[in-house]
This record gives sequence, C-alpha cells and structure tokens, in this order.
Amino acid sequence: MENAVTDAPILVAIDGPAGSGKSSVSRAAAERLAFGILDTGAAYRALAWTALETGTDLDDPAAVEMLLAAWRYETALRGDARVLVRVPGHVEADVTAAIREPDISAQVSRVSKHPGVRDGLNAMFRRIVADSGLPGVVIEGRDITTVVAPDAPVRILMTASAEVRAHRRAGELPGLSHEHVLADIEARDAKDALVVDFFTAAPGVTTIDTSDLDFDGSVDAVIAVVRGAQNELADSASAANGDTP
Ligand SMILES: Nc1ncnc2c1ncn2[C@@H]1O[C@H](COP(=O)(O)OP(=O)(O)O)[C@@H](O)[C@H]1O
Ligand SMILES: Nc1ccn([C@@H]2O[C@H](COP(=O)(O)OP(=O)(O)O)[C@@H](O)[C@H]2O)c(=O)n1
Repeated sequence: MENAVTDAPILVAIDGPAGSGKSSVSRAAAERLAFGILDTGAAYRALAWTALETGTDLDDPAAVEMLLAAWRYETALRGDARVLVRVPGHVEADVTAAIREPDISAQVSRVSKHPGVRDGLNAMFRRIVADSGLPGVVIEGRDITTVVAPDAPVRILMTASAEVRAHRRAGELPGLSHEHVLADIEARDAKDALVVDFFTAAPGVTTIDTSDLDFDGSVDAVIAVVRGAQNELADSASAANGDTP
C-alpha cells in the first residue's frame, strides 16, 4: 500500500459517548500504529473555556462564531498532549488541565450545539489532519464517522454501558460519587445527542463495545479493525495493479 508521508494520511475515525474510552484508547492505538491523534472534544472544550474566559455568551451562535474566527488553537498530533489557545489581544493560555474540569464538561454542550460553530471546527480539524504530514491520524469525537470523515477507511463506534462509563469517569474525579458522575454524563450525552447521533453505528461503521474489555483489550480491538482495513486496502491496490496473489 502507498503510504508515503506526502500522501493524504490514512484516517481512523472513532466516535462514541462520554467515558466509552475514545480519547485514551485512541491515543494508545495511535501510538502503537505510529499515527497522530486528534481529540476533537478537546477543541470543543477549549473553545468553551475561551468563551467563558472572554465573557462570550455561550448560547449566542453569532458571538461564539465571532470568537472562533479570532481563536487560535494549538495541539500536537504526536507526543505532547498539551492544548494551547489564543485570542490576540485577549487571552493566551495552556488549557490542558483546565478543559478537563467538571465545570467545562457541564458547559461545553452550549458551544457544540451551534451548527455554524461545528462547521468552523470541522474545517479546522480537516486542515490540521491534511497538514499533518503523518502516514495516518486517529481522529475521535462524536460526528467523525458521519460528518467530519465519512469516507475514512476505518470507522469505529466505541460504546460501553452507562454504568461502566460512569465508573471509569468517577475513577478520574475523586470526590464525586458514582451517582453524581452518572447523572452528569447522562445529562451531557442527552444534550449532545440532540445535535449528533453517536449511539447508533452508521452503515459501514464497526461497533466496539468496551464494557467487558480492559484497556489493553480495547486498544487491541481498535488495532485489529485498522489492520483488517489496511489489508483490504493493500489487496485492492494490488488487484488494481494486476498483481497475482
Ligand atoms: N476498556 C477500558 N477499560 C478500563 N478503563 C478504561 C477503558 N477505556 C478507557 N478507560 C478509562 O476510562 C476513563 C475514561 O476514558 P476516556 O478515554 O477519557 O473516555 P472518552 O474519551 O470516551 O470520554 C479513562 O480513565 C480511561 O483510562
Ligand atoms: N466531535 C465532537 C467532539 C466533542 N463534541 C463536544 O465536546 C464535548 C466534549 O467532548 P469529549 O470527547 O472531550 O468528551 P468526553 O467523552 O471525553 O467526556 C462533548 O460533550 C460534545 O459536546 C462534539 O460536539 N463533537
């Protein structure tokens, strides 16, 4: 298979609800594949953080779109997972830790519900991937398999039961009870699901249910789907070249 860094990167699109394992499993899978990783939820979180910081009304689509036009977002697709944001003349910050705070989780759906904001961020995501110079990129979020990269050769819906997802999240948020975390993620998923469907696999999308998988098992499941798609791509490339098997 042609895989030179000058080609468009192979995309591995992963969607799913909060706590299904998207970010952490995608990051580990990308590492093993020597691919980049783009966590699109981090960008939505960082935009919500910037809106709060600059006194922008998160419910006003025009205000958030105006902010987005001036907004600079920096994150590396390999290695360092830091997230930096800048609005010239207003704010410049490393928001890596701040965007994971429960307050941002509670507010982020207020910016992600605006179609114009989604279009702007989606254009940014496509640009980041196209300019990456990497052989492949894992891109994860809520609408990657359906809107951002519907033609990706690998598309995965990562799910897990609400109980399991809340248990995982509660493990990361000491001080918050399982019930509290469960109620929070169910409320956020319900709001997000009004805008994009990340509970049902679109045609051609492979579902990986991580409820009964440990972390390494989940990474292995993603790698197996990617390897299967790579083999299919290689087979169709050799068939197109007229190679004999
Ligand atoms: N299959 C798994 N088994 C056990 N723990 C997991 C698994 N997948 C993810 N985790 C843990 O659950 C937490 C939430 O995962 P995360 O990747 O942030 O989910 P998401 O991005 O879908 O919200 C993290 O602490 C992560 O290490
Ligand atoms: N492709 C995406 C990714 C995230 N989001 C929004 O960004 C928020 C944070 O996403 P995330 O992936 O960091 O959330 P977790 O699943 O990690 O909790 C979601 O609750 C959505 O509101 C989105 O709308 N579309």
